[in-house]
Amino acid sequence: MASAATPIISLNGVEKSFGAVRALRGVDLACHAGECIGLVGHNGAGKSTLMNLLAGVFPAEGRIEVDGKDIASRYSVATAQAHGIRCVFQELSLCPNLTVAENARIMHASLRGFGWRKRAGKLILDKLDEVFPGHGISASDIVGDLPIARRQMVEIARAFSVTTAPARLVILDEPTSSLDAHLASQLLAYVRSFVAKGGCVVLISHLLGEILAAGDRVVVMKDGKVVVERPAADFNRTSLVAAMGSVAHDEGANAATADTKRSETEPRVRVAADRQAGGPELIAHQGEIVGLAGLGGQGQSEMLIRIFDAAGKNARNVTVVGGVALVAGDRQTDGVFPLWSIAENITISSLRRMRRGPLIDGAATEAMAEDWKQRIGIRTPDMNNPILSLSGGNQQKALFARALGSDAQTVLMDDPMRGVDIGTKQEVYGMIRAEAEAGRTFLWYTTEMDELKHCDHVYVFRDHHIVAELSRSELTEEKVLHASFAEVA
Ligand SMILES: Nc1ncnc2c1ncn2[C@@H]1O[C@H](COP(=O)(O)OP(=O)(O)OP(=O)(O)O)[C@@H](O)[C@H]1O
Repeated sequence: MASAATPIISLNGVEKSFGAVRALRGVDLACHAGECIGLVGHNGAGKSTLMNLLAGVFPAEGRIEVDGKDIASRYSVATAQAHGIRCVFQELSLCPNLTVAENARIMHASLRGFGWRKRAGKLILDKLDEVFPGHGISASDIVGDLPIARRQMVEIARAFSVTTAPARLVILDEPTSSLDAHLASQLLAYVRSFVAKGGCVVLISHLLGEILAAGDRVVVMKDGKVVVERPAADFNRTSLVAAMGSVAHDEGANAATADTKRSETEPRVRVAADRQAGGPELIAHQGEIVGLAGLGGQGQSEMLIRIFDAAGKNARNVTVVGGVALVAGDRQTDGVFPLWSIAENITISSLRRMRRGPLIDGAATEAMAEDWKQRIGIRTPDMNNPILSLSGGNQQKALFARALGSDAQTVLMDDPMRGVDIGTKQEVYGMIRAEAEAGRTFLWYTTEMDELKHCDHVYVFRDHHIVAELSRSELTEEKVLHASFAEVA
């Protein structure tokens, strides 16, 4: 019998390569009961690969011990699950055509026989109630019809739900990427209570505040190796960024706090106020960065889609001058062309510019892809590799490059920084500011308060309406939260 100090799982000298890419280069890691490990590192550092190994998805080279026994040669998803090791992947793994209850059943084969659907529904709803009180999800909802945040909540609740096998180690890969601040804090509170009862969580996040708040121990990966491993209490944000190999900047420090005078010229985007609900109209001028704030799923993404659809048309209540590009928030369903290369994914919005007679100039597309690889730091040996060979954060960078590389005058961003590492984020913030100064307009939906500080002007959404308008000098977290939660009188 393993002693209390024996790790649930430990890896020694674990290696993994994908063709020429060495994703893991000899990783040692032990996960103990009663701890939350915060795992951080730049995009492509190898975090998701390591999690896939822990979950038994890939075979690995090296030593894997579960409860003190070396089982590397027969480690698989089934072995991991039998030992209570679960994983919530960054690219969600629910079946979109099935209901919430049916998706719970997929993981719990013991739910069979008469009334299994009802029992599966109760299992997942009880867990949703525990992790995300007030979640608003029903067991009979079809997963594909749910917004991404709710899908992520179902996937998380499913990972913690228990029938026959226990949940001892739960790996959460960017679990809050689609959750707003309120849902994220509910999840982190649940993680702490799970750990306090003897569970183990590996939490991967680019939001360092989450790592410092929920982690007992921080593990930093760089280029396929663990480079730092220390108690979370030893770090603050600056030292953690430094441990990851980036230089810490105070987020928002480059953003001025004074208001810039709003231009008198015709706006680039104007959406008339909702007549029934009142509230302000949405206006974005040339060179402005306009933030869309509020809790997740309050109509911000729908507003961006409305603007996108109205471009070049005579739409009712929406005026858009010039071309528009969209950086999708749900990269899995709306952003990435999964069968195409990285280069094709980046250049697709710019092909008109690269036409030579009836053909596309191959050298020009290649040059554009290479240029963006350098500018935004896409980690790949070859831009002709399939887009899905990139880590999640690097796929997101490619979507950015597609929008910024196009000649659209307005760029719509649907919470696009999710999963992007802190060093790259800071570079992209600088890029957005420079592009705005050169005349581009940005409409930026973000669930991160720190990102709103880069905006000239912010609209807060609640229940699919704009309920507040804040200039930069008026912007505080308190005001945004107040407007996000206040009941309509
Ligand atoms: N299926 C695959 N085929 C080819 N290369 C891959 C594959 N999966 C991962 N890689 C490569 O392995 C390396 C590590 O990727 P991984 O997804 O583990 O990084 P990560 O630290 O999770 O990054 P992110 O923060 O962006 O999610 C990257 O260089 C990536 O391009």
